[in-house]
This record gives sequence, C-alpha cells and structure tokens, in this order.
Amino acid sequence: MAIARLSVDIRAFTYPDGTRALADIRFEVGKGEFCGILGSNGSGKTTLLRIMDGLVKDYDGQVLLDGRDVRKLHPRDIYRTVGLVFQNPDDQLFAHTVFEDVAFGPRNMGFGEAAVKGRVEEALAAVEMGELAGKNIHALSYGQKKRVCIAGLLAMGHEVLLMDEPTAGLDPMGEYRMMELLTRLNRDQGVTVVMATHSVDLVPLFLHRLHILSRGKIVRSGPPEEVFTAPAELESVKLRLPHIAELIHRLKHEDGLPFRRLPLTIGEARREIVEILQKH
Ligand SMILES: Nc1ncnc2c1ncn2[C@@H]1O[C@H](COP(=O)(O)OP(=O)(O)OP(=O)(O)O)[C@@H](O)[C@H]1O
Repeated sequence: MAIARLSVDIRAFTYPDGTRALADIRFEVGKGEFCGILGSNGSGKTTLLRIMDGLVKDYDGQVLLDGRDVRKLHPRDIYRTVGLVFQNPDDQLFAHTVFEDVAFGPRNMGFGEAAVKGRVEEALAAVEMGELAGKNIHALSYGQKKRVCIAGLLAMGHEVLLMDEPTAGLDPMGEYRMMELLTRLNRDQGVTVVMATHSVDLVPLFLHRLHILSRGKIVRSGPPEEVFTAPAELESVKLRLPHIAELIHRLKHEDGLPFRRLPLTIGEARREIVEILQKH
C-alpha cells in the first residue's frame, strides 16, 4: 500500500459487559500526520487504537484504510501498513534477543535471511538500538524495550504507527527522547504517527493535531495552540493546561489581560512575560 490514509467513523462500540466505550468518533488521519488522542484514564484511547488496528471488529461504523474497511482487509494488508505499539512492551516482545524479536515480522512476511538482516539492522538503527541487537530482551531497560517494539513494526515496513502511551513509564529525559524519535520517524521517514496520551506538558511541543477524547467521545480537535485555550473546558474533561501555559494564563488573568494563544516553548512564554511587564 502506498498512501495509508485512515478515515475513522465509529458510531458506537460497547464491550460485552455493557460498558459503552466509544460513540460518535469521526476524524481523518492523513499521510505524514503526527497526531494525538489526548484523554484522561478510561476515556477510550486504547479501545480506539485497537479498533483502528483492526483488532476489535464488532462496532457500529467503519474505519477505512485508503478507502477500504479494515475489518475486511486481509491481515497481511493491515500488518504491512498499520501497526499498534502496546502501552506495556512486555505485552509485545516475546523472542530471546533483540535481533530475533525484530526479525520475526519480516521472516513471517517471507523475506529471505539477507533481506531480514538488512531490515532488522535498518529498523534498529532508526530507533538507535543497533548496538544492542544481540542483547537478551529481558536484560533491556523499559525505554529500550519500547524502542525495540517500534523497530519490530518498522522492520515490516509500517507506514502508520499507532502508539499507545509511548511516553508512559519513561523518565523525563526518556520521554523527551521518545518524542524526538517519533518526530524523526515522522519527519525524516514519512511515518504517520497516531499516539494516545495524557501527557499535556510534552505533547503540544511535538504534535501537529490533537483530538481530545472524553468518556468515549471526541470533544475538541485542532492544532495544540487552538485546543489548549480554555482551561475550564480542559478541567471538565479531567485535563489541564500545560504548566508553561498555565503560568502565563494566571499572570495575564491577574492583570486582566486577554489570554490569546498558548505559549508552548520557553521562547514564547518569555515574549508573553515581557509583554505583561511592559503593560506595568
Ligand atoms: N475488555 C474490556 N471489557 C469491558 N470494559 C472495558 C474493557 N477494556 C476497557 N474497558 C472499559 O472501556 C473504557 C475505556 O477504556 P480504555 O482502556 O480504552 O481507556 P484509556 O483511555 O486507554 O485508559 P487509560 O489511560 O487508563 O489506559 C473504560 O471504561 C474501561 O473500563
């Protein structure tokens, strides 16, 4: 498949125990997008990604991959294009060594050993894990395991990565490096990335577009600077402004100044503070 555009239209999905997990979800993911599904615990993020990956099928609506219903595609066609990285890498990794784990997908797709080796090496280099190819999976750190999971999908040639909480469980530097890795894959290799997260401080710095999910429904969509403008609205869906934006919001509020645009970077916050000081 060459284009890999996802069109999501889920009218309703209810788990067998009666939990109504998703309703009226409509959005598109274009090729090369880097978008986020932002929501608090239990809002439906994992369920949505599992539907988008074709793992959950008994819902009302459709998810189209380049115009074709993912439920009707041959698994080979989905797995060559769209891949889901689970929140917990231990749910995904199973082989003895890093190399063997990443090689599993391409071997299953029928590539010869020379091509498998080339794909594994390229994928491990992309996630900066090339030097650990021979290492035992159980001897890896949590962040390294997450990178091996991504390499496993890249080695199969996935064009769309669905990432479930990729920064969960990582230390602050690990979170940043994970976001930089995803940005690099997106920007330099053209991989489309959809990530589920509740990390409001980090995400606006990297993502192009956000969909806010609350109680199984999308309540707001847009670029980060548009989505993070109304603190009360965010609070009502159990989210908050990023710390840096919260600081500016409070300063402006105290001075009766309008809060127009979300400052995402230290540079933007600095400009806003200078403006506040000039008003005094
Ligand atoms: N297998 C299941 N059977 C019944 N209900 C489920 C099942 N899996 C999830 N749910 C329910 O569906 C809703 C959405 O859960 P989901 O795991 O998709 O949320 P989430 O946003 O990914 O949460 P978190 O951030 O905590 O991982 C929750 O109310 C949850 O209890």
